Amino acid sequence: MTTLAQLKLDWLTQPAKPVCDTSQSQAEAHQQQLTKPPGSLGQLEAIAIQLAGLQGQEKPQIEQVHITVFAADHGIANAGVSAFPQAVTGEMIRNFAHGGAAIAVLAKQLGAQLQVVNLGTASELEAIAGVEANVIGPGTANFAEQAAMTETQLAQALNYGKNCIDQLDPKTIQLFIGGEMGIANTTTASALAAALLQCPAEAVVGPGTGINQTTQQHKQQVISQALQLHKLNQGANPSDPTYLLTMLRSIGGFEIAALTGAYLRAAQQGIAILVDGFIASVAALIALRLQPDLKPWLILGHRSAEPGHSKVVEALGLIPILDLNMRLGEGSGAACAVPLLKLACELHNNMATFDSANVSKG
Ligand SMILES: O=C(O)c1ccc[n+]([C@@H]2O[C@H](COP(=O)([O-])O)[C@@H](O)[C@H]2O)c1
Ligand SMILES: Cc1cc2nc[nH]c2cc1C
Repeated sequence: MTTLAQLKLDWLTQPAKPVCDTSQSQAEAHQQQLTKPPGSLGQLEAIAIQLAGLQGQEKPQIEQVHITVFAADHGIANAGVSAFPQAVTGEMIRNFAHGGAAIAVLAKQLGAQLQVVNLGTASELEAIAGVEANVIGPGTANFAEQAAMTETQLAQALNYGKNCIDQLDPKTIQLFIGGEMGIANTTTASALAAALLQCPAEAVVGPGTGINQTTQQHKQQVISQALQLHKLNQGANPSDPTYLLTMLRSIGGFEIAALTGAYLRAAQQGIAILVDGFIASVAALIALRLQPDLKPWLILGHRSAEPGHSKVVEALGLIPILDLNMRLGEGSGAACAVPLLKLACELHNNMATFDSANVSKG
């Protein structure tokens, strides 16, 4: 494989920004002073403490949230693995831009910035205001037959994700949510999950947009055969950067690679990351394998109903904030968790202490 430098990817394995241990310890001590039995706010306490470390201040805040939805088509859609036609990817890009998609409604409610990126669709779309069109090409190739991407396309996708983060000001944006949209991308994500976890396809395959049992069995077979074709399920070391990049090129998707690049860059720039569902979590796991010190920068918004997600969550070692049986993607599950992050900060910053409220300690 070409070197990272030749592909302008040397930034990929740079370390994440170090977490501020002092602010984190101060926040931990502050939590002990608040008028509640220690630990009684559960995960909300842990979130506030984590954010304090990431923001380098004892009292963290979540005010400015940036959401980028990366959309792309997948050649594997031609294998008949989705309940919906490929044209939906392009149609939904229009819907994102026009404010009708779930993530657009959620972003508006949260007062979050929403950026929509069309990395490449098979269908021809008219120019859509605010959406950069077909950045890389008309979707990936069918990975049941050949590598999904060329090396150049992989580098373009990873670098596009990085560039999206580089456009943000880490002093004003406190949280990044990466969303995705792409018909058949649960097949792509399941194949990647099987290669990452070195497990059989059946352990991580699911209904995606809602296929029946028969189609799901076909989907599983398509994935198993592709893993064999690309030699990805044969005792490889799934933490080796060359293996990870080869895997991503062979069976990945443009939006998943862009998410991987965006997550790695966000942690390098010091922006906390709220991860969405199955597809986004697979991208996060690839990023984490490439750069283990990404870990403290990751917060998991929710557990998706897509069955493979739980396996990926376990490998990430993260606790999902919400478990609402959602399986939409787009960044929607993460967006729904944002109010809880805000509440965690408000409680941490505004509750009285035992001393200030004259409440007796235990
Ligand atoms: O995020 C999830 O957990 C999730 C679970 C199932 C489906 N999706 C979305 O559904 C699309 C992929 O489904 P499919 O059946 O076409 O592979 C894609 O646009 C994803 O955003 C997303
Ligand atoms: C309508 C629709 C919207 C979506 N959003 C994310 N994935 C999607 C899949 C479909 C089919």
